[in-house]
Amino acid sequence: MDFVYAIPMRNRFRGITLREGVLLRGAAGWGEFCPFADYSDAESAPWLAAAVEASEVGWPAPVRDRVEVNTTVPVVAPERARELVAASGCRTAKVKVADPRSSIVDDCDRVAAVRDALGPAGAIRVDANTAWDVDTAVKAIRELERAAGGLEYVEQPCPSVEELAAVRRQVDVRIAADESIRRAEDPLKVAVAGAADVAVIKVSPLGGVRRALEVAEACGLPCVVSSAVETSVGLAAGLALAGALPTLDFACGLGTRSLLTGDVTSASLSPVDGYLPVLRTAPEPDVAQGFAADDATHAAWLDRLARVRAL
Ligand SMILES: O=C(O)CCC(=O)c1ccccc1C(=O)O
Ligand SMILES: [Mg+2]
Repeated sequence: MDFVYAIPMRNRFRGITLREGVLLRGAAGWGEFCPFADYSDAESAPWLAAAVEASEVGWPAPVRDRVEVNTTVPVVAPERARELVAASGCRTAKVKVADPRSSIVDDCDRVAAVRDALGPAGAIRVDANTAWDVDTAVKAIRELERAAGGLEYVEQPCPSVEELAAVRRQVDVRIAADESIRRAEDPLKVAVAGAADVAVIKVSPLGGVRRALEVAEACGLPCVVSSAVETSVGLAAGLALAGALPTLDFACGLGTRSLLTGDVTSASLSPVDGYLPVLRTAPEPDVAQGFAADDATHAAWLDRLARVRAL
């Protein structure tokens, strides 16, 4: 049984205003297949492997029963950023920066507002999603660090591993690798250890919880598990990964439920006091009907699913 959903985003995120995907039901429970619209069938194959693992096989046993998470702040005005962070209950915030619609001055104003909401004990990380060249990154990171009153890390300031290494030599703040790992030719072989201090790992693009655990071990860095803005069905898989990692030193990017205007489960994975529970299986999609995609979207997703299954 497959269910195709379409859920509006609360704010535009990664250029997306509507999140879509398919929920798959199998012998082990529910899985979620939701590669972004611009992903090819080949790049969507690991996303299907992750959904099949969740629905047919299940996840490895966890070593912890809850996970601290960051709240994720999209490119919004400072006042809105302050509200989002204050409402989240999280001690750590990840702020999107370097968006084409946002100048460095806007980014500094946004992180300053986030600091105001978090207080001095909170942690702020920023994500540039590969936007800068090395010199721009070094300059921007210094300005953002000052505006934020300290940064925990900067996620993927530049596109390549070599550029990450060059930036890392010139700034004091930690560098985290995200796209360098999840969009690598072979995520098991990418040598990020000298170029980054933290690895961001995601269940769906890495092909499931077990595959992501292998990538975590191979990269030899402390890991942060992040979502791909899934419903609570997909978030549960991220929590299974965060729950199974041998060590977890940083808050994870799994507090993304609030980026969506709704969910497919009434047991929604929204952080409470900055934590999410590690579940053995995904919550039941008991309110999915409210977000049923229209017929054309439904057909397009079942087509995509069939094409990726046939690879
Ligand atoms: O890490 C988080 O806080 C949320 C997840 C997130 O930012 C994200 C979500 C979808 C696609 C890309 C990214 C990203 O980290 O770049
Ligand atoms: Mg990122």
